[in-house]
Amino acid sequence: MSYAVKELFLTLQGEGVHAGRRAVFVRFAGCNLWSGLERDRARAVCKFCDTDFVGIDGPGGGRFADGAVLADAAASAWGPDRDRRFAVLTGGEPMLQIDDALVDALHDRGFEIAIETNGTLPVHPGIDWVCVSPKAGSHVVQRSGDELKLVWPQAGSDPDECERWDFAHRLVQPLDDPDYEHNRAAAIAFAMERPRWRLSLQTHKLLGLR
Ligand SMILES: C[S@@+](CC[C@H](N)C(=O)[O-])C[C@H]1O[C@@H](n2cnc3c(N)ncnc32)[C@H](O)[C@@H]1O
Ligand SMILES: Nc1nc2[nH]cc(C(=O)O)c2c(=O)[nH]1
Ligand code: SF4
Ligand SMILES: [Mg+2]
Repeated sequence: MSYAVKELFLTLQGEGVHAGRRAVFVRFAGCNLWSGLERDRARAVCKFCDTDFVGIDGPGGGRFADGAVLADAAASAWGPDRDRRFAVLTGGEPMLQIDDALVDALHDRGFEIAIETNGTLPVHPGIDWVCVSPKAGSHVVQRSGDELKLVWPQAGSDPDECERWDFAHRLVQPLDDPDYEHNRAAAIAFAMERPRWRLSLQTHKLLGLR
């Protein structure tokens, strides 16, 4: 299979348990919860997305013919040292495109593979670190993994239900929108009230990283 990739870049993971870790980000084009077009945002299932995942025209993006070609691009972005190679597959919704060929090719090149997913599709079993970020109004089928990252506040989402799912870590991340200061206070209050959860900040935005 070929892959449509919006952008591919080396940075620090900004969010969640691995925040601060060197990582190659592969941002797949397309999502099943929003077209990515502003004219569709208000009627999308997921209305708050902060990301452009439309097309294959971003830095490092393109159409990659097979898993080996895409994994080679990730290895090239990382550099020759194979120690602690870490790839974060995101999007858009990466599980629309991830398959055995890509997972195997990344592992062959020494990558530990993480995913950022909305959880509406089962995650490929070869992925090493599973981060699910549930969206109100969607049906989450991937109810286990390494981290659950709830964007907050989010009307219609149920933190009590999320707590029954099988995740090693639960994080609450302030919704980045024009009410950010209010949302940040709400996320702090959430973490203060629920000791099973901790705060995740989008540190790449604070630091001016991609
Ligand atoms: C752009 S999404 C791509 C991966 C996948 N589609 C998902 O939603 O998890 C990457 C991460 O950014 C989070 N995110 C998207 N928009 C956000 C916003 N406005 N504020 C805070 N986090 C946001 C998502 O919840 C997810 O954890
Ligand atoms: N640095 C950085 N960290 C991130 N963590 C999750 C991201 C995403 O958009 O999936 C992201 C991103 O876009 N940049
Ligand atoms: S599910 Fe993820 S990529 Fe899709 S619109 Fe929502 S935040 Fe953006
Ligand atoms: Mg992002």
